Amino acid sequence: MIRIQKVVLHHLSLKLKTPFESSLETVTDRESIIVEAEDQRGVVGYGEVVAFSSPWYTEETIQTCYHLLKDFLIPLVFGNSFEHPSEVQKVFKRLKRNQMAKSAIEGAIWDIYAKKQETSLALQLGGSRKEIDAGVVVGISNQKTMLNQIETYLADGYKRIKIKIKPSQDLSIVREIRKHFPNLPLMADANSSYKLTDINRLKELDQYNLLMIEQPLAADDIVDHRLLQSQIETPICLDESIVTFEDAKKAIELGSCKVINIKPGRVGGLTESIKIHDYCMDHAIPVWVGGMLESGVSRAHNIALASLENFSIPGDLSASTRYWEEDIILPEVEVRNGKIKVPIDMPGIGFGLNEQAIKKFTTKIDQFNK
Ligand SMILES: O=C(O)CCC(=O)c1ccccc1C(=O)O
Ligand SMILES: [Mg+2]
Repeated sequence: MIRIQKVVLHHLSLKLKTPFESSLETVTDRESIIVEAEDQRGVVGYGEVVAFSSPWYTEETIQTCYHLLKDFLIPLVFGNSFEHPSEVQKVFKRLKRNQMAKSAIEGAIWDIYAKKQETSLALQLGGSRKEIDAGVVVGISNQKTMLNQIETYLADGYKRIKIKIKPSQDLSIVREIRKHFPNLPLMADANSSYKLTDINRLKELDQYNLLMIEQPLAADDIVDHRLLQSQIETPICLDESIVTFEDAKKAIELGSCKVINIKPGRVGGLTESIKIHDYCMDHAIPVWVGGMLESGVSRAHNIALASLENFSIPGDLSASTRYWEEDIILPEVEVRNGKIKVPIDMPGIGFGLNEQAIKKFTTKIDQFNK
């Protein structure tokens, strides 16, 4: 039984090595909240709030997550006990949405649970892979920079490259990349920057053999995506549109996508992620783990999740050094021959916290006791 007695929120401000540009926003400073939860036996687990400082990707922000954690979720966790982490989302259910806030504390409880079972989080989630394929994302910038980055990442061994696109920079960059790397496993993420009226542009992308196009249309749409999917060969992958298991079910039933990107933060936690994973597997929809420019804590959860069977496409899972001069976990995430080792012989998330690094990046600490 898990009875949470104490929660510490570590507010961090991390600096990305270089600004990351998508069709919606350029991220330079990455705020984050690390949730440290402790149970009645003193077992400690970690989770991470992956919301951004402003609501450009989904409606949540670091501040809305802080509010939810402080005023609703932490009190609910203190008021309940858990045989298994899958019960956490039931306790949270009467609070609408706020998936990233919920996911952060649920993730910490999953970590505690796995540690108490003296097994890895990957194993507890039902994962079977010992290593996973690494993928990396190239943000929007000029063509030369993007091409250089791709070359560097391929030399580093990455198996799959995702680029960010927008209507004013799509065909030209894809054409250029294909000229240099005709067989590269390549995909493009539009972060909902197109409209159905852009359908001819999107149809033109069809000729470049992309693995998929991610979230071309509106963040809250699954109907227009259905029409678009019926008109293009390239598989559509939904990201922003899938915030719950029900969303995934509806999108698949409608035929709005052929692939889904699962981010625990976006869907309210690991329990919901597994549910979506399992449903997609039954319906022959491959899934991959998406990234949030996160620190190593959320990355550790993502690696564990990616060890499940139907995560058959390399995710946005790159090395710590992709975004950080210094990550906040030990050891840092490493990519060797395009693979990341799943720490299956370690209890819980399988990475320790780098206390010194955390201290350096901390802007505020809150402690809550039951
Ligand atoms: O490398 C990463 O962490 C993922 C980069 C990425 O594509 C992304 C980063 C921030 C917010 C949304 C997205 C996305 O997948 O749409
Ligand atoms: Mg995306």
